[in-house]
Parts: sequence; structure tokens; C-alpha cells
Amino acid sequence: MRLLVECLSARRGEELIFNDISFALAAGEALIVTGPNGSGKSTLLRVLAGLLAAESGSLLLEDAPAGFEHPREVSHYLGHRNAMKRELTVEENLSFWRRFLGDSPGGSGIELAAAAEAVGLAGITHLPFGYLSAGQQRRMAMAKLLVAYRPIWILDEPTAALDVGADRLFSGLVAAHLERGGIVIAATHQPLGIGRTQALRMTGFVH
Ligand SMILES: Nc1ncnc2c1ncn2[C@@H]1O[C@H](COP(=O)(O)OP(=O)(O)OP(=O)(O)O)[C@@H](O)[C@H]1O
Repeated sequence: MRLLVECLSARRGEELIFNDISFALAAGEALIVTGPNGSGKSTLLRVLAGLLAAESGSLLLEDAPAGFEHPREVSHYLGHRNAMKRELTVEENLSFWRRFLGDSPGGSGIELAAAAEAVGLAGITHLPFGYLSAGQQRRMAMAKLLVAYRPIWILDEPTAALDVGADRLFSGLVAAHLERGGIVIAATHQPLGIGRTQALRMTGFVH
């Protein structure tokens, strides 16, 4: 599968945030998006995830499973917020996401306990999500990427609030996903320490 992005532009309110963004990612490849605050990284990821409409340009999947046309249909999106309910336990949250997202063709998510173990937090899935520390909450949000299979991971500042150990752990999860033929697009100020990456530097739109 390939993700093709051509001449993409996006608007927020009256402002054109970026213009003419193009890239292509094949299975096993990652794109790291960098740029100063306000340069449009989150906006680009939200367009890729189908949460915002592009102003112009195209987003295409090549050699995708039959019936899947837009990247959002086969993508995980991890935004700045963790998208977990504080009052529900970790297990209830992950179980909701597992059922809600379902698997894309070509793979299957792993069990909740295995996902919690993969992010180094086995044994605390019975706790309300709100009881966890900021770093533990972010780790659990990463477990969401594992409980339902999606070939494309769209990640906005995935390692914010993580300690060095969790940073490494996350790089490992990303590397394993790429190894299995996944595609990763991540906005980050910290290097993820992974191999085959392309870089996209956002500069903001110059009027
Ligand atoms: N809902 C909105 N309406 C109008 N403008 C918005 C809206 N959301 C974001 N913007 C503007 O769009 C621009 C790009 O924001 P965006 O969040 O994409 O940047 P970013 O590169 O991800 O920044 P950061 O590094 O701070 O996360 C900013 O100038 C921001 O003020």
C-alpha cells in the first residue's frame, strides 16, 4: 500500500495554513513532520486523519484493500489529547476503542493485557484512567494503537510527557509497526530514532 499526498493546502478560519504539500509513503516508511509552533503540523495531521477538509489537493491510497479509498479509513490518529474517559478504567477505555475502531484488513489487534504489557503498564488496567500519571496516560493512549489494527499511524507529538524509557519503548513500537509494513506520520520535536524516515519541515504560509 502507498499513501500519496499531492499539492495539499488547508485553511483554518480565514487563514491559509499551508500550501502545496506533497509526499509519498510506501509500506514500511515514516514521515517526520517538524516546524515551529503554529506552523501547521497538527492541521496537516488532522487533514490526513479526515478530521478537517483540505482546501485543495488530494489524498490517495494506492494498492489499498478493496473498498478503502481515504487514508482515514485505515488510520489510527493519536492527537495531543489521549481520547480516554477519565472515569472509566484503562481496560474499559481500551476495550471501547477496540470495539469502536475494529481491525482494518490485513492484520488484527492484540489482546488488552498484551497491549498494556507492551507499553510497560501491565497490572494497572483496573484503575480509572484519571488516576494515572501524565506519562502513564500517554503510554496507555499508545496501547490504543495496538488493540485495533490500522496500517497507518498518524501521531501528533506522541512522546510529549514521556520519560526516556517510554521514549525508547515508543520508538520500538513504531519500528515494529514499520517492520510489519505499516506507515507512520508523526509530528515531533524529538527524534523517534527509527530508520527509513522522510522529513517534512513546515514553515507556515507566507502571504
Ligand atoms: N480552529 C481554528 N481556527 C482558526 N485558526 C486555527 C484553528 N486551529 C488552529 N488554528 C491556527 O492554525 C495555525 C496552525 O496551527 P497548528 O495547531 O496546526 O500548528 P502546529 O504546528 O501543530 O503547532 P504546535 O507546534 O504549537 O502544536 C496556528 O496559527 C493556529 O492559531
